Amino acid sequence: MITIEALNKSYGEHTVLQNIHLELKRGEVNGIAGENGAGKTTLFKCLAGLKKYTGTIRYEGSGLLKNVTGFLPATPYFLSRLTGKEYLQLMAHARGRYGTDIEAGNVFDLPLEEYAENYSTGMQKKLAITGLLIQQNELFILDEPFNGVDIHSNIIIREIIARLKQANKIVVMSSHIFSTLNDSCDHLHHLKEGRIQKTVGKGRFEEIETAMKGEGIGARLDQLLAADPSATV
Ligand SMILES: Nc1ncnc2c1ncn2[C@@H]1O[C@H](COP(=O)(O)OP(=O)(O)OP(=O)(O)O)[C@@H](O)[C@H]1O
Repeated sequence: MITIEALNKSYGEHTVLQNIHLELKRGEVNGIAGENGAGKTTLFKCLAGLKKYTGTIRYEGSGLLKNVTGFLPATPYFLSRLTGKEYLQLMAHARGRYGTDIEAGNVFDLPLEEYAENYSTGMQKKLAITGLLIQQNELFILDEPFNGVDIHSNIIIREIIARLKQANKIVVMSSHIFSTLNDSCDHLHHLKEGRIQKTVGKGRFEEIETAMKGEGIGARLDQLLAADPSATV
């Protein structure tokens, strides 16, 4: 289990995360829902050890959390002139897994001899996910895993998340698409202005969806789109 207690994060004067408490258990998928700028990515970066923060992140497992953490950024980045195969080898070697069968791990059938920087957006996401699987991490942080992937890959990623859960891994993910959160998550946390506003279990996710819809721009949009008969083009 991972326990996050009283986590705070600021960029200068700007407080981005305030007093975050979360329990991430093995075999469970936790979803974080929130508007643009709510702090989801910042929370993930703190959890992945990529950002400094105040508060505590405790991991009840062997070794350091950072050595068993796989972080899928919303937009994966690849060094230039690195083939897909070399990237996966690099990821495996980073965990000391030198004998990894890269071809066998190529679950998305990616063109591994091509440069990763030339892959399409969806292919880059698939390559990054493959890298995390090859590493055999314990914690999977998936920031917008479905963004930019086609329908077939969407199904595969959903299956991967389900399999990670079965394999007793700890999974935390974000998505702006409620149906994917519904399919994949056991718990959903509503992050708003850097605070967890509400946490609900499976079957009650629509409570958060409704709350987020209520924050929409409906009235202002109505005003903006209201026809002005005196206006001329
Ligand atoms: N490196 C940084 N320096 C300063 N401010 C930052 C930095 N990174 C993020 N922020 C600010 O922190 C806040 C939260 O950003 P974050 O990227 O965590 O939001 P998010 O919920 O992931 O948004 P989105 O859904 O758009 O990806 C925003 O106001 C953003 O401008």
